[in-house]
Amino acid sequence: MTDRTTLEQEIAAEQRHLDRVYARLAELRHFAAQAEKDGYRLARVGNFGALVERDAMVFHAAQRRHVLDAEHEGLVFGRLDLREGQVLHVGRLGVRGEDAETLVVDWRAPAAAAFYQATPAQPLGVVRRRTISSSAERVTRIEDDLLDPAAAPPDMAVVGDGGLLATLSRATGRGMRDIVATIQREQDEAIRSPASGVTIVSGGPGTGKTAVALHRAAYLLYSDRSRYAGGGILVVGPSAVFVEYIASVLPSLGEETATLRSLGSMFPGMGATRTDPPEVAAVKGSLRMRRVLERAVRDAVPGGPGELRLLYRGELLRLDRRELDGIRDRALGRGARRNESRRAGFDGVFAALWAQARRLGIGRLPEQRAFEDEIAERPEFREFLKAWWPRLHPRHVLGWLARPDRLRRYAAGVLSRAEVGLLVEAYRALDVEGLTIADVALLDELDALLGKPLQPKRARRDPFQLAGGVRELSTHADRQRAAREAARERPEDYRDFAHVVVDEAQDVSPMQWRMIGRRGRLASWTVVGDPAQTAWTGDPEELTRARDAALGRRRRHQFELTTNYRNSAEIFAVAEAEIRRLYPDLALPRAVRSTGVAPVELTVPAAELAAATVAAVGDLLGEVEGTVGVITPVPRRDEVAGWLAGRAAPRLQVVTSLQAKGMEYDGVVLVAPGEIRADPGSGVRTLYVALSRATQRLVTVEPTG
Ligand SMILES: Nc1ncnc2c1ncn2[C@@H]1O[C@H](COP(=O)(O)OP(=O)(O)OP(=O)(O)O)[C@@H](O)[C@H]1O
Repeated sequence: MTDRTTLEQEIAAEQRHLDRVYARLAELRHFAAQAEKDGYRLARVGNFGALVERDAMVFHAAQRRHVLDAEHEGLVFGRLDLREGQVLHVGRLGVRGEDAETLVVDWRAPAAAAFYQATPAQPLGVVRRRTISSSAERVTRIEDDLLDPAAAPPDMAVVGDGGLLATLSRATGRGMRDIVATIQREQDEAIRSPASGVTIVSGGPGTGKTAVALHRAAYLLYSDRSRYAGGGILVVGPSAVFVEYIASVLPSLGEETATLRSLGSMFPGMGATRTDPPEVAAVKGSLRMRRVLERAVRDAVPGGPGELRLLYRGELLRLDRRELDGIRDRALGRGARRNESRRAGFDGVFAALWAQARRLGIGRLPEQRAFEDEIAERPEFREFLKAWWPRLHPRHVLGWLARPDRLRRYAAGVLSRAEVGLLVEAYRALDVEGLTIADVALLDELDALLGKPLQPKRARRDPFQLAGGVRELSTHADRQRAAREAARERPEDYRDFAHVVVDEAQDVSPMQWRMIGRRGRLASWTVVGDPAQTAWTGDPEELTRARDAALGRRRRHQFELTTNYRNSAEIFAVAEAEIRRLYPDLALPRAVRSTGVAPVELTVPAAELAAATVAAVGDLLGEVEGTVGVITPVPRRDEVAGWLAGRAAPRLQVVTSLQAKGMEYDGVVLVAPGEIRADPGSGVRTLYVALSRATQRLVTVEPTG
């Protein structure tokens, strides 16, 4: 225990430093604003050199001002006292004093690494590590770790009981927080892993895999900004709720350039949120679907013309279905893509008609070219071509799978009869219910198989055009800003990302790996996940193959995280007991925090499930300050949401056990856990996920009878 005076003195000392930093910051902000103004004034001087100078000045000044504003809150959060007596303050960005002395080191800079990596066993020259908490511009708390007692001067104060636990017990808001002040050593190693190749991070629930993945994105943007901001970073998460949950982390680190996508929104214009039952997802996600889709894209259009009849100079020219199919097959030979091969198909029709006209010995037949031109002018012929070989959108072709006769044909010898039955059932109400998340990867595959229609080149959008059609761009700074914005607003089907982050990777199906892989051909990767949490019930070997194909031969760097920072030890014990049913010997993370509150297990008659759930939710909303999640079996989501309609949003969220992937709530009410477990494929693993979402309170409500 530290005595009060020492604590107050230490806080006061940190406050003095913080005051100095903020004063300097105000000065820098003032300089930046001034520089911007001076830059514009230089313009009036007029010569070219002055203009260039002005542009650069205004650009840097504006950029600097933006960063200074974004990183104001919690700017300084750490301090290192080194062996030689040197003191370093660590913060969200680097700040230098008037004489270029370092006031704050950026957390991503090499000099700050020791803040995260030093331990008593390996102090890395650090004697004391201090975590500083502040609110607005006031220091509110400090917590020290004495890492090298032998090297500590006798008057060195050590206060608090470690910054991490204090942070972990705070209630959470609706979005995820950044953890920049309390990143732990094993996490830091993964965050700073080499930029190239593939960084693979695994670990049990709550070990910070998502946090690491996002901080790594920020680290990469810092260490090689032009490469990663220029090419772009894609962050892929399992669901729309999850993407919403993590959306604020990067902006809180001052980074807004990454593209966040859920698996259901990877394809332009799509935002699927519906999930399939695991056994259906296993079929839709299997690599064998590629074969099924390949057959579909070669098939005749449903309702298309079965033959072509054309009266030419009194003779009937006729191509029947077999001939038309033959022409289409030949045009699509050697992997040609359907939307790109219309011309070849049309040429095939012309050639067949010409051959027929010659065979029939039609009198005064013109040259072949003139014959074709003549036919091409005929409206009924043009109508035929349009109907026989239309431009196809992937959505059209996916719709063909909803016709059982077609599906059976495409799947013959590829899928089992039972698998076809599952798909027939799944696609029965496609028009009404819309696509599921798993369908989006099929759309993307179809898109690759169909290709893009060849279109005349359009005039490119003027990248320097400002909003509202104003073309006037006064400075290089404006141009830079416009270019940055253009980068941020990449086209929806942009694919050349410089880095791809895949979160909850254990749930990415083989077909989804192909979809993500298409966006990361030139990328380095960060892949995080936990195999014990997967809902995938398909072929594991196929999954490995698809993942390896997406990641290619890039060098891999593996990291394992071992501490669960989310769940109280009491809650994780329940989750642990669940997963042990399946994997008795699995290495599990250690939950570091105990609340002394045991999870509550309620068993109620089925008729009372609604009332018991509503009561439990009411209690939890009173007991925790932050969010409450209600997790349900997939088929029960809407029913349960109905029971709770009108309740305490935005603190309350109702999600299915599959949407709960990656999520975190302070209190969780888990409805009908037995129904989740009952799924023979992935029930236990999905229940394990649901049981490991709560930070403070867990209530399970099990219906009987
Ligand atoms: N070093 C840390 N300091 C403070 N909080 C941390 C730290 N590491 C992780 N956390 C917190 O622990 C919680 C779990 O982290 P995260 O969601 O990244 O875990 P995860 O491994 O992705 O979990 P899951 O696999 O269960 O989805 C989050 O609230 C995160 O902010």
